Amino acid sequence: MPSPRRNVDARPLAASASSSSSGPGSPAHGGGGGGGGRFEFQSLLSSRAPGLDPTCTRLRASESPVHRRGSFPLAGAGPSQAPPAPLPEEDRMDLNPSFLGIALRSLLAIDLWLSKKLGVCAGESSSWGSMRPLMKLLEISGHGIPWLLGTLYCLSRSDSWAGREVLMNLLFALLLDLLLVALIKGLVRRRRPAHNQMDMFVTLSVDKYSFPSGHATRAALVSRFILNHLVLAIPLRVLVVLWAFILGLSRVMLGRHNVTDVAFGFFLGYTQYSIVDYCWLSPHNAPVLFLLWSQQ
Ligand SMILES: CC(C)=CCC/C(C)=C/CC/C(C)=C/COP(=O)(O)O
Repeated sequence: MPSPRRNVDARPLAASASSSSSGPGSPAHGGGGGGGGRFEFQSLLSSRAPGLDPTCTRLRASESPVHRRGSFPLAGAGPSQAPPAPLPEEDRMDLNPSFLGIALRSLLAIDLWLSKKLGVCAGESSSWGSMRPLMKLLEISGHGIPWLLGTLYCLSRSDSWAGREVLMNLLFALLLDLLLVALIKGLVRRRRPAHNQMDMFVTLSVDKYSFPSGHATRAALVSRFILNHLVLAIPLRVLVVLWAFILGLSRVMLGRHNVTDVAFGFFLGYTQYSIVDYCWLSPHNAPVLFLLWSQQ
């Protein structure tokens, strides 16, 4: 509890400041006038300490006769000068960033540098600008709309229960992916790289953000899904993996994403498949869904 004398009546304190230069409000402690910056810092700190009123601290300095005379014995405060108050814990943490903080900042700097270097198709005038139409074709191959419409179309044409089951789960996977990516983009709100041209085919409002890459999540999810549920010859399996990898790379080359957006996107898509596999929908655990579909 602050004492009334400390907070209300400044004069006795001013008087004591003139007789001793070691009080927290005295110019010797932080200086007024020219040393005002340090004094303000000190008063900000004391405002965090319970029981100390920053208004009172300022009052004491301006009331001090030493202050009025314009004499600021900063260095020559003498042996009686009290050592500066220790910083509060949270300030000490700000001044000494953790190892993790430094590592993250370094990773971010490398990410930005590498992404800018790899963004060779970011514009028509970029060094690989002529490849841009091909990259945009790849972009459409991993877009949500063709995948959703394609799955719905195949579902409507499917005449086997096994086929329907797989397609129903692919639809569930695609919707889950859209939801999770939108959620994370909305939470993280990382801006797309500055060199990106926002000329993408149909986007949602969260697609102004770049973390994680929705194309990378879809590429990883869909390719893992296909490899696990379609019987394909080895060359085709290789092609599926290559498509996912090149699609991810093309996001950085087009300037749409930073490398970490795509790397996390791959990780998320891969994990999403595990979720879908775990919650696999079948006529046994979701009979209503399958019955409803078969009646259409
Ligand atoms: C059912 C529903 C909400 C469909 C929306 C489909 C749609 C417009 C998806 C957006 C796909 C897109 C442009 C993602 C952005 O990918 P990035 O790799 O640039 O993050």
